[in-house]
Amino acid sequence: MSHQPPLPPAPVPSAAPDRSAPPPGGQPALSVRGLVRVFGRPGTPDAKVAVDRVDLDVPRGSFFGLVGRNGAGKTTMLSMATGLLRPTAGTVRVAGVDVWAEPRRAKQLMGVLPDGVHLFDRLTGRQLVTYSGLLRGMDREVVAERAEDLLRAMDLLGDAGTQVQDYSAGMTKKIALAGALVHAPSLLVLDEPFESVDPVSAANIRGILHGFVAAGGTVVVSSHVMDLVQRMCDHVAVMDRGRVLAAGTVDEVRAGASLEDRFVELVGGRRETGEELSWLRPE
Ligand SMILES: Nc1ncnc2c1ncn2[C@@H]1O[C@H](COP(=O)(O)OP(=O)(O)OP(=O)(O)O)[C@@H](O)[C@H]1O
Repeated sequence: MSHQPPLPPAPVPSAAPDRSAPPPGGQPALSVRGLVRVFGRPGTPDAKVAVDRVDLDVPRGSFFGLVGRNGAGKTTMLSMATGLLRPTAGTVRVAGVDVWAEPRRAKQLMGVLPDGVHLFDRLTGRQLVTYSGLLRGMDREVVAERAEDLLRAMDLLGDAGTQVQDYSAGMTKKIALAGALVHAPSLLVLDEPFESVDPVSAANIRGILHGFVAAGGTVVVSSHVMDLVQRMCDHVAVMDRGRVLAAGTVDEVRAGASLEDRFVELVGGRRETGEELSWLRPE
């Protein structure tokens, strides 16, 4: 019999916090550093810098609006932040977890409503929400209960057995949102969640999102509707031409003006006359 040196004692799990790790509450819900996305071959005339060295922190527990003109880079940035589009450069962390180094762990923390959602639209609404939960490894019974709750909250119970391909644009948005919520993520990233959604459903969704934030969750929404962002969000970032021009609390960014006026001031590009469309007159 050989004599082996005694093994060191197994580490005893301790309730004491690990002081070498940053406190869980201290990490931003979403943190972006030096994020770049170039479409087309860099250095060629068709290269397009859609996101240009963006740094941004989304505080935990905030309701964060991302605003910008058409083509400002919002969707491209959110796609990279949620692991859907590979950055040309830069890092993205969700609660400290590197989205591109540990995608599975990061995606478990996130619920995502992408722009122009491509859903499995041959499924019914109920199947789609169920499938989203099962894909996340959730228990079948829990998924079934939550699917009913979400269908009710989105006012889709009556259409739960209809295939998603037969849904209207607003219904599709709502079912996709239900799918993003089913695993109770801690961060929700929603690209234009209110587009095509009727006012009653929009108010219901806002209620759900406010409840989610009140319970400690974080929401990031992109929108063109300044008034909505001013009323709904507590933080905002203004993007233009791939850069973040201003970010902070809504009150900091709007600096006493309305968010819309401040946005136009930051971004510019307002045309005063419309003279170039002088032919556009009714007969
Ligand atoms: N796949 C792609 N290939 C080439 N260029 C792209 C691609 N996707 C986006 N772009 C370009 O990147 C820029 C940013 O687009 P993006 O969709 O991120 O803007 P956005 O702020 O979300 O706009 P909108 O408010 O109109 O949705 C635009 O100039 C767009 O033409």
